[in-house]
Amino acid sequence: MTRAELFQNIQQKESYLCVGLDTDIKKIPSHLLAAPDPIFEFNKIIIDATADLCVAYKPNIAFYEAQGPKGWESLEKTLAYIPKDIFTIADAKRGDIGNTSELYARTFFDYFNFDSVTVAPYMGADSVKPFLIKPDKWVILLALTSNPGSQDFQLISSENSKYLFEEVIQKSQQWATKEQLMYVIGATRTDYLQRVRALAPEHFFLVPGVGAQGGSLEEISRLGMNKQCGLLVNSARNIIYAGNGPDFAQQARQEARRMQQEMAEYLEKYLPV
Ligand SMILES: O=C(O)c1cc(=O)[nH]c(=O)n1[C@@H]1O[C@H](COP(=O)(O)O)[C@@H](O)[C@H]1O
Repeated sequence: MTRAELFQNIQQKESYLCVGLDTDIKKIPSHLLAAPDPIFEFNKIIIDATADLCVAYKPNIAFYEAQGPKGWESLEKTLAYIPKDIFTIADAKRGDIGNTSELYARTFFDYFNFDSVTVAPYMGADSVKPFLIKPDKWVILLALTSNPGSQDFQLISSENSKYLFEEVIQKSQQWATKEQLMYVIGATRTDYLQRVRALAPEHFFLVPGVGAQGGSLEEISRLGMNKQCGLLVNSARNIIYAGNGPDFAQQARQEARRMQQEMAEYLEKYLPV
């Protein structure tokens, strides 16, 4: 999917919501456990309940890997079930020496046919470039993450008083254009968002950390939106586990709808003209 297509979907749906499919077998409603593939069954119901309200789905690969071979099957079926006009993110946070990254790229782009994959930048150019070989596939590079530990390395500043995350954003723009590269900026880090936007004015950002981690959707939208919106705001637990009884799908839809309606308001208010 191109950046223009993504923006078109955002405008049509008045939404920049990414639903996180962090599907934990221990948290899904008990009545689904009798299904042959409970994780897929849960995802299918969540996708049916939210597909008209979001522009992206982000399965977190850890939740599938933890189930062994069955988990990979659930992931494959989930991917095939997601409507083709919705952007898909493999949240795998990979990156290794070149020949290994090439295989990770093959897994997520060729085998699963994801649109994008999250990548850790810290092994440098040769670990990221193998993910950039197809023009329609995206790398979403970790820049400033939402977790408290992001201050251990990402917020260390060098002699020229640049933070490590700023070095990541500047340097990586030599490796790919805004048509193939996004950055992860945690929703809990809005105090740095304007600084990040100044470094990458036209890029899309994947912003996780609203809801369960406490980030503010309005602050992200006010400080981070660019002319193509430039934001995919992820919420996982708050949507997919909004309820865990027989009406869990309606509850998930209600939470996704609440976020979409807020987003429609912020697109009206903050999208630069
Ligand atoms: O790359 C990510 O998606 C990610 C980066 C980050 O800085 N913080 C972060 O929470 N995430 C992911 O975003 C999701 C957040 O889930 P909730 O807190 O349940 O909405 C999880 O899948 C995390 O792994």
